[in-house]
Amino acid sequence: MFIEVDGVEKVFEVRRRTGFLKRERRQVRAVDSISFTVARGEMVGYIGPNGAGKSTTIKMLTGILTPSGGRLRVAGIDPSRERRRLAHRIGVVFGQRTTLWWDLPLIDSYRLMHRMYRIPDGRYRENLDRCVELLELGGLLDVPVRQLSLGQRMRGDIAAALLHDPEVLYLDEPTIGLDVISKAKVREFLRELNHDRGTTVLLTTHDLQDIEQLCSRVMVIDHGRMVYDGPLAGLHEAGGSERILVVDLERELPPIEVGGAARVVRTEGPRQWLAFPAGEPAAGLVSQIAADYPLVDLSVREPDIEAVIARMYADKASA
Ligand SMILES: Nc1ncnc2c1ncn2[C@@H]1O[C@H](COP(=O)(O)OP(=O)(O)OP(=O)(O)O)[C@@H](O)[C@H]1O
Repeated sequence: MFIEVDGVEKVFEVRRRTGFLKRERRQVRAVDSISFTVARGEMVGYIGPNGAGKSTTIKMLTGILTPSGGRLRVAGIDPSRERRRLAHRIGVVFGQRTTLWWDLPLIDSYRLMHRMYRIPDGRYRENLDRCVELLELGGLLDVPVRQLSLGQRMRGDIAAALLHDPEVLYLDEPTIGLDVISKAKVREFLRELNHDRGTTVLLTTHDLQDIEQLCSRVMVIDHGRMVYDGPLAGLHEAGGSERILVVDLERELPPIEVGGAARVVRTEGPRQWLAFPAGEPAAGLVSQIAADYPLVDLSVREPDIEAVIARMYADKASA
């Protein structure tokens, strides 16, 4: 297996002031004995509520943090012991932070990385050309990073993470704050990267659409523990979660009746909200409504991750 995580833990010691001169030591178990493996070429989503332990896991996988217990290997390498050797084989993108030099034109950051990673000239050229083309960076190479829009900067960061041909790419919220078109571009690029180059991808996100469009498998972490590992549809089923189809009709009408599990949960003038099982595709429902009602517009709202996980627990508790 390409990534092997076996009973890995991370405990942080936190000191808290409890009074004048008095301090209390407390342990935070950020990651609590998690185990999983990822095969070469897999694209796996890694999700969970805020503070669940996702970033801590990624930091251990890159060698930035040393586990408090358990065993961890990436491409046969122990990340915290051989961080530098591993750095040549992995790429990391943190959506909320850039690895690019803020005041320099984009191309200068790439040149610096070329030297830092000692990337052979031919390979650097080839990878750069490919990223510039697919991520549409052509007109941006001479622009200082601070002048780029968030979506442009993100594409610039993804290219930077790929110049040295990493076998695995860790992405932490790569679509956060992006508009619909930028999100689509980033997703399309990642899909191609995984398909064409067989790059293994571990994707952390709060956007379930990222997972739906990219990952056949999703792992859910909560309070440092792995609570689900399987297909996204299975997660929806386990939580009985629903998506919402928002339908705009030509005029105000009585609640839409479509049979099956879909039902109207709210109406407001010509707009109606229909809940349907999140594990099912929306296509059948959409075509049925389009055939029977004067449809003007529609959109689908995904359940948020917190809600899906909360339902999972509710189901377990009542089972
Ligand atoms: N350096 C640290 N020192 C002490 N506690 C920490 C440290 N880093 C993380 N934690 C704690 O560990 C827990 C897990 O944090 P982590 O950042 O891994 O969560 P996350 O799932 O990435 O959350 P988010 O989605 O908000 O980024 C949290 O309770 C956090 O406060």
